[in-house]
Amino acid sequence: MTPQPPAFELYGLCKRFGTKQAVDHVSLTVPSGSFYGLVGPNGAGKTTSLTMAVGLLRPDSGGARVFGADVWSDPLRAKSMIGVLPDGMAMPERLTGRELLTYLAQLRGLGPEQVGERVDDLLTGLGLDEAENTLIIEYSAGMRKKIGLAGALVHAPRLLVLDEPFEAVDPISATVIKGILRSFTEGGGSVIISSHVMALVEQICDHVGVIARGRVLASGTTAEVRGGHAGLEEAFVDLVGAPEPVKGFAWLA
Ligand SMILES: Nc1ncnc2c1ncn2[C@@H]1O[C@H](COP(=O)(O)OP(=O)(O)OP(=O)(O)O)[C@@H](O)[C@H]1O
Repeated sequence: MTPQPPAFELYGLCKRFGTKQAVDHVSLTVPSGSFYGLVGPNGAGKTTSLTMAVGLLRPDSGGARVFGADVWSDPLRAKSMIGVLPDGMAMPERLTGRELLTYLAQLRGLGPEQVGERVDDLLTGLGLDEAENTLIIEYSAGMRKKIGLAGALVHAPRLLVLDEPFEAVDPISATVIKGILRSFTEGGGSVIISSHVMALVEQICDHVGVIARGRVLASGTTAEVRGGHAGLEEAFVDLVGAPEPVKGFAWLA
């Protein structure tokens, strides 16, 4: 029997902006059926790596495969299998939430019945039904995250790539989103999220990659990356380095 390829493989990804090497040979493997957390400090290269890996930003070198399909040389096959929640991506602000989801579902080639059923389910499930006729421009940051997540789910992808899905989301909605993602992985789906929140990653992810200054410092199961530390946060600080104590704010006291 041929072994199943990983859900997502990032291989040798590099990106330089001017003199800044934002991503430096990033390679990660997201096993099929896993819930993977990509963590790292601000500016570590998480968004740049994920944006290249889903085919939205061309890497200087390296690439990514989705269930064996190369994102850059076989984009139609690769992209049909992924749902993406990009960070800070522009949205069609003059569409309502329902119009946006309907449009995305139609772009993915779904028929009218499927479109209606899935758009209804997603709007209700994510608590956006009352705002379904509100323009996106009027959505709060958390509502934008939720409609973005709904758009990533609408074609029932095999892999979800979610950049900071819990940022700006209230605790009730976060619980709903966690539940949706858990049932997605229980049904065989694979997820990669980026996050700064170690407690959340430790709670929901079975695999973790730690990235800093554009490089992968550790990757593996959450238990492997935690190692002998009390928690993931301690392992993270140990890997990335504790910050210097803050000095020079005497005027603030
Ligand atoms: N379009 C761009 N032009 C120039 N520099 C960029 C660009 N995008 C990212 N960078 C730089 O690349 C580095 C990595 O940024 P990136 O957004 O990937 O980090 P991140 O880990 O997602 O950070 P955060 O957790 O703060 O969102 C940073 O130093 C950032 O300033």
